[in-house]
Amino acid sequence: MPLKFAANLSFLYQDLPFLDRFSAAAQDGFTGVEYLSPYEFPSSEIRRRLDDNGLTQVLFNLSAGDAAKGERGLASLPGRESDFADSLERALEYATDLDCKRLHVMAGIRDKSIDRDRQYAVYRGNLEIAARAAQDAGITALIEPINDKDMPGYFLENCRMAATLIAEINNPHLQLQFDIYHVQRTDGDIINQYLKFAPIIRHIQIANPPHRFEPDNGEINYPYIFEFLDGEGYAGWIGCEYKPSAGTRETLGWARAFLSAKS
Ligand SMILES: O=C(O)C(=O)[C@H](O)CO
Ligand SMILES: [Mg+2]
Repeated sequence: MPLKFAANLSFLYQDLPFLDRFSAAAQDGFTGVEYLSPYEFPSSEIRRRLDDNGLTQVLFNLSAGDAAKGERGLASLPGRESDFADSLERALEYATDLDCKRLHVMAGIRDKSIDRDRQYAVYRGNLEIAARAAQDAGITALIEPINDKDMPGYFLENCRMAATLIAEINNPHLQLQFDIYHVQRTDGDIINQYLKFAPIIRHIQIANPPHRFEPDNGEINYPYIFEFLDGEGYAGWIGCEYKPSAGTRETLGWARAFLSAKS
């Protein structure tokens, strides 16, 4: 099965207004899109852009909280359980309207004023709720470890910790989002990490360190990784969550073998 790539519209096509990024992605041959947040727009408006351009809505995030105050997700924050529940409910409404099958649940930052075990218990409790709600909606909630150089103190530190939580919660509607950029910056050893966690990986994202640029601009040998994922029969989506080093279209040389551009 050919690898499927989704354009991350929070990272790509940033020279365009958000709602115009859908047609740009379709024009370049993407058949799926993902982004961090749909909530600034009515779901009907986004739905129209998806339909007009024949795009699948692959993934988006629950609200990360107040980014200006440094919040990077609510799921592990003690005392914020009702905010988390509200963000989950809102995300599920958008997921239904957009026919989106995956939601990324962001953990939040370690709160050093409390015991780590207590924060872990809050996180686990909220993930149990998210998994059950995802199950009822027929979708999958995902958790993604984020490297602590880009996001210092992010509570979900690595794939080992994610796998432990997923095993403890033991609901198939909670799985792993494997962002190769973060894996490289956290543990490296990408291929072995993939093999170890493949049974729980339901979404992949890509970017190339050190600058988080496009796949053919950095330290990771992505042609090798793509061939490997293809050989492994990876059938999920691969989200292009990179910062283009130039205009988005100019940085899609690596994708010519995978995307059928319309012009
Ligand atoms: O930063 C990432 O890699 C993500 O996937 C999050 O959704 C946003 O921080
Ligand atoms: Mg990511």
